[in-house]
Amino acid sequence: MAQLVEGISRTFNEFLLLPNRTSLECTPAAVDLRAPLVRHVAGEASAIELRTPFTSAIMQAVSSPELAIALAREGGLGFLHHNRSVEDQVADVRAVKNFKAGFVVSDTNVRPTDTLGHLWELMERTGHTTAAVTDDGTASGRLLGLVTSRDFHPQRHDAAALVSTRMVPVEKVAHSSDDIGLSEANARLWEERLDCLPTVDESGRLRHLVFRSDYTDNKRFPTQLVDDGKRLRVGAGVNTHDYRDRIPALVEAGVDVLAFDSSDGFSDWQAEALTWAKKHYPEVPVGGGNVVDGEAFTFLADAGADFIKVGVGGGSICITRDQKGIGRGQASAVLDVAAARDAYRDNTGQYVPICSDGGLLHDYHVTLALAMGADFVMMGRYFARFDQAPGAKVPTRDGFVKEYWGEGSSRARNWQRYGQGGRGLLFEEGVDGYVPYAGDLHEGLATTIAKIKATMVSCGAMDLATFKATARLTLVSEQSFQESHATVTVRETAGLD
Ligand SMILES: NC(=O)C1=CN([C@@H]2O[C@H](COP(=O)(O)OP(=O)(O)OC[C@H]3O[C@@H](n4cnc5c(N)ncnc54)[C@H](O)[C@@H]3O)[C@@H](O)[C@H]2O)C=CC1
Ligand SMILES: O=c1[nH]c(=O)c2[nH+]cn([C@@H]3O[C@H](COP(=O)(O)O)[C@@H](O)[C@H]3O)c2[nH]1
Ligand SMILES: [K+]
Repeated sequence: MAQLVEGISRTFNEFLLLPNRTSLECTPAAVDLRAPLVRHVAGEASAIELRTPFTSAIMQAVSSPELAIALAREGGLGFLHHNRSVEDQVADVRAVKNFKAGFVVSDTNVRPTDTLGHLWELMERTGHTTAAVTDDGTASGRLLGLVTSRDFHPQRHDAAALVSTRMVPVEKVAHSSDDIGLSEANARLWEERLDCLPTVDESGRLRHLVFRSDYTDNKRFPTQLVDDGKRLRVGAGVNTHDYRDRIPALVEAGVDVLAFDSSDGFSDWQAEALTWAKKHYPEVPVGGGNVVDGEAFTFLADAGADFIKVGVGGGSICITRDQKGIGRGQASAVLDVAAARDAYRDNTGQYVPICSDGGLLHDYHVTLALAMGADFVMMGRYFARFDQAPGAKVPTRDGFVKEYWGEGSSRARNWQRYGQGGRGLLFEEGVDGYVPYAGDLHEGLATTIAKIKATMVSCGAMDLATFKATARLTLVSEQSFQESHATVTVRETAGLD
């Protein structure tokens, strides 16, 4: 007979935190949001520690290299999606690993034989007034010179004249080898009164441009998540179909962490794939999931998973529960899996971090997930709203929205799911829609972090391990849930101004 699991399937909206005693030292500035990312000996540090407990969803509408760079600069980690060719995913891993703060890959490039008219058009398109002149007109061609808006003007110079007539040749352009550090490059920019310092490799091919205007950039990001070579860290999603081809290429490109991405990780496919990955690449951490209960957690931990994602059907674009009738309220899932993680730690001495994935609709949901035992969170909708996410920004009557669609929607054309038994996709498990545009990731995340820290202060915790260990949660009734919201007519909607 079917077994009835004890307890009700509950979600974050049903809980609140009780304040604990706050000591005088416990202030937002003293709160540390460091979180373990991968399996480690209990009581020791994780080989990779997030500086802030956020990861971006393994989704086309979320995790572009631009978003992964912005998130790693905030101390979190982006997971580049895998619903495309190995080559395309590898190129995105390289784009993040090659990112050097203050070192820009030139987007305005011409050949000496191009016309000034073409150069002017290009500058108008990119909005940049410094162009690199290279032998092949690309950002990695041999550097032959620089040409800026100071060197020509469309009303003074013939549009048909060649770039070579106005460019400053490389012999007269101050430049450097690419192993120069940012502070050294900045020193040269100021001492030699330069606006731009190009860097080149041993054979004279262009690598980067360093601009004086980016001088303060690095100081804005004190909690960047970097590897031993000071390169930003990046994760990549993989699947249980083509991992034998995909993983070697991603590792070769320098990926820091992998995660098997599936709506249902409690499968022999995933155990087999984890075993293969740990056998061939023991040094590369690999996560598994998704699961919603302790039994599935232990199954994947035993198979070698270095972290485990929790969440089936709770995502904002999810319709898995409607379509397949599987899933579990995200709060119940996190609480159950966190208990299994702690039991696993007590039995084996190994700490396997867990990630709450999907369904975090408010900033306080993130805080609740962390209090309930998640080591870190993964978010799709949240990040899809920012400038750095790949979805198009669309104007509406009430402001801007950004496109956001599920990996199980028709739009995602997820080839993993085309084995449902017929031709094409027989049913969808995700929707295609819009989320309110939220501007720049750095500013949005700063607000979320401020709220999490304020709650931790109220709960008397200065780090996440203490927060988990001491948090007191209460269930809210429907009536008390209503009490949580403002019960006056708020000024903007009163119609008095
Ligand atoms: N977290 C969630 O609640 C949900 C997430 N999604 C997302 O949708 C995307 C697709 O997820 P899934 O459909 O679960 O993909 P999946 O690849 O894990 O599973 C698709 C189907 O392929 C089978 N399968 C797996 N490996 C196989 C192999 N090597 N050979 C033959 N068959 C194999 C599975 O049993 C399943 O029937 C992912 O990005 C996932 O994150 C979709 C629905 C819900
Ligand atoms: O049922 C689903 N159908 C889909 O098409 C789909 N695409 C992504 N995901 C999962 O949702 C997570 C992101 O959720 P949020 O937008 O709520 O942060 C992601 O991290 C995934 O776990 C899906 N779930
Ligand atoms: K299963």
